[in-house]
Amino acid sequence: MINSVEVKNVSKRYKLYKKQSERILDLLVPYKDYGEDFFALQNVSFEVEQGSIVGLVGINGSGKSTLANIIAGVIPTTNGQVTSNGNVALIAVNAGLDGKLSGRENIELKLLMLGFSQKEITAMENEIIEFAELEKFIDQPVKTYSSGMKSRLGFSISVRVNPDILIVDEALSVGDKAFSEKSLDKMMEFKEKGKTMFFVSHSISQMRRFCDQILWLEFGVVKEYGATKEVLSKYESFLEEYKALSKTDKKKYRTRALNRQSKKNEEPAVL
Ligand SMILES: Nc1ncnc2c1ncn2[C@@H]1O[C@H](COP(=O)(O)OP(=O)(O)OP(=O)(O)O)[C@@H](O)[C@H]1O
Repeated sequence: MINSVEVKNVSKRYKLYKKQSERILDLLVPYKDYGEDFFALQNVSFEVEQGSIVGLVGINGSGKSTLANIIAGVIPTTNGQVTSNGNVALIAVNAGLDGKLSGRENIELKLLMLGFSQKEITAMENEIIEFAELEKFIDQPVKTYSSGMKSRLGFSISVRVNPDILIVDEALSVGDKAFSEKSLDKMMEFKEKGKTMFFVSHSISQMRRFCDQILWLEFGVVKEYGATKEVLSKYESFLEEYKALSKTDKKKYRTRALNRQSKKNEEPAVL
């Protein structure tokens, strides 16, 4: 079986600054490191076979969206590499949409950027608008859309473009039930066509219904990767235990994990 995506030792570091002066010093003083290094992902490695559907799970802040954005090539890695066999489309609220432009202009721009001809764009446009159920709002600026409307537009453009690898990041959870059913049907169609998909959602039932494998991230590291049934049952047990913790114990748990993700640098000199 061919691998569709290979993620090798991927880490993503963000810089956290307490004050604006730290940020400026970090830019101006090349030989000194200011601020705090925060690793949203640490040494993440896994492989996905063509046609697999991988669900990304993990509690808030565990790095699911960061990983989705890295696989889609929207943000760079700090270390490690991602190899994708085919073109990748990311569907997330706001992903790749320009708020100043109307829904229609966004469709046209995106298709133009992907190299479609004007004739092809005209043919695809109506189908996209119909699937997105945006009707009379299609000529309004996207910044006036609700998050559900934006995700419907993003989803409709991406599925019509027919990518080899599709990443859906929570986009379905903000839409209404009817649209999310329609989108799941569309994703099933993609699954039958043998496309590779990543699915980021807090809905365990959608994951169970849809995914072949689950990648469980825990504060930036891979906790488990394997068949949906096994990993989800472990994840559900973890969630139950986690939810049962007192507020103080939850905070302790998160603080311990966040400390593992951070590397504090020297305090900036007082100017
Ligand atoms: N641009 C950024 N600068 C600094 N930290 C960031 C940045 N983007 C994300 N992070 C941090 O990286 C960690 C992972 O964030 P991410 O959004 O990937 O998590 P998630 O699992 O998708 O969370 P959620 O389930 O809440 O959407 C979080 O602690 C977040 O605060």
